[in-house]
Amino acid sequence: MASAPQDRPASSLPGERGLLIVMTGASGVGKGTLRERWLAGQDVFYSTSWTTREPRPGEVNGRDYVFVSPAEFLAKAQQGGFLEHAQFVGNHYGTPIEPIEAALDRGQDVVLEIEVEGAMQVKDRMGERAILVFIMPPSLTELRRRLTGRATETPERIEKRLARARDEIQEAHAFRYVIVNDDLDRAVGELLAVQHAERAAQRSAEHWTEQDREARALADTVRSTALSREALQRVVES
Ligand SMILES: Nc1ncnc2c1ncn2[C@@H]1O[C@H](COP(=O)(O)OP(=O)(O)OP(=O)(O)O)[C@@H](O)[C@H]1O
Ligand SMILES: Nc1nc2c(ncn2[C@@H]2O[C@H](COP(=O)(O)O)[C@@H](O)[C@H]2O)c(=O)[nH]1
Repeated sequence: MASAPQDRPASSLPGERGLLIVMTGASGVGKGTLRERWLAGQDVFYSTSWTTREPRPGEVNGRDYVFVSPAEFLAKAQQGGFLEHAQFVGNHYGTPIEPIEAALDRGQDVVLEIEVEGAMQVKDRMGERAILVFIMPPSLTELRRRLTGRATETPERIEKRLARARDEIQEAHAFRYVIVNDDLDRAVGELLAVQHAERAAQRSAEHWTEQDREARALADTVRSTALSREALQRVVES
C-alpha cells in the first residue's frame, strides 16, 4: 500500500546533493514551531544564524543563535562569511555560509529559517537551487495574538514587527510555495510534501513511486501560483 505524503522523506541517495530549503515569513507566524515538528527525527542540517540581538531568557548561545557584537557581525559580513544577512527591527541577522556548503556537499538537506529580505538574497544568489517556502499567517489579527502571546517583545517592538509583516506578506508571490499556518498538523504535512516532492524532482519522473506522485500533488496545491491576489489582500486587511 502506498504511504501518505506526510511520511518522513527519505534522505538523499549517495552522490546526490542535499536540498536547500528556506522557510521565511513574518516574525511570530510560527516558523520555529513548524520547523521543530517538521524536522523531528530527520537528519537535516538546521542553520544556526548569527545575530546582534540580546538573548531571550532560555536561549542558548550556539544553539538558538550565535550571539555576537555588531563589530563581530560586520567583520564576518565584510569577509563574505554570510550566505545572506539583513537588518530586522534594529538588529543584524545572518546565515553563515561555510557549514551550509559542507552539509549540502555531504548530501544533507539544509533548512534556513529567516526573514524575507534575507530569503530574497538567497533566491538571487542560489536561483532555482533554493526551495523557498513562505509561511502565511491566517490573519494579521492572529499574528498580533501570537506575538503578544509569546511575550518576548515589548509592545513597541511588536508594533514594529507587525508593520514589517504587512510589507513581507505582500512579497509572498516571490517564493515558490506559500503555506498557511492555521492548522499546525496540516502545515507540517505540507512542508513534508514539499521536501519529498523536491527530492523526487531530482530524479526522472519515470522512476517516481506512488508516494512521490502523492507528495507532488499535495505540494502543487501550495505553489505560490495557486494563491490569488485577493486571498493575499484579505490576510493583509484582516
Ligand atoms: N498554528 C498555530 N496556531 C496557534 N499558535 C501558533 C501556531 N503556530 C505557532 N503558534 C504560536 O505562535 C507563537 C509564535 O511562534 P514562533 O515563535 O514559532 O514564530 P516564528 O515565526 O518562529 O517567530 P520569529 O520569526 O520571531 O522567530 C508561539 O507562541 C507559538 O506557540
Ligand atoms: N535574514 C535573516 N533573518 C533571520 C536569520 N535568523 C533569524 N532571522 C529572522 O529574524 C526575525 C527575528 O528573529 P527573532 O529571533 O528576533 O524573533 C525572524 O523573522 C527570524 O526568522 C538570519 O540568519 N537571516
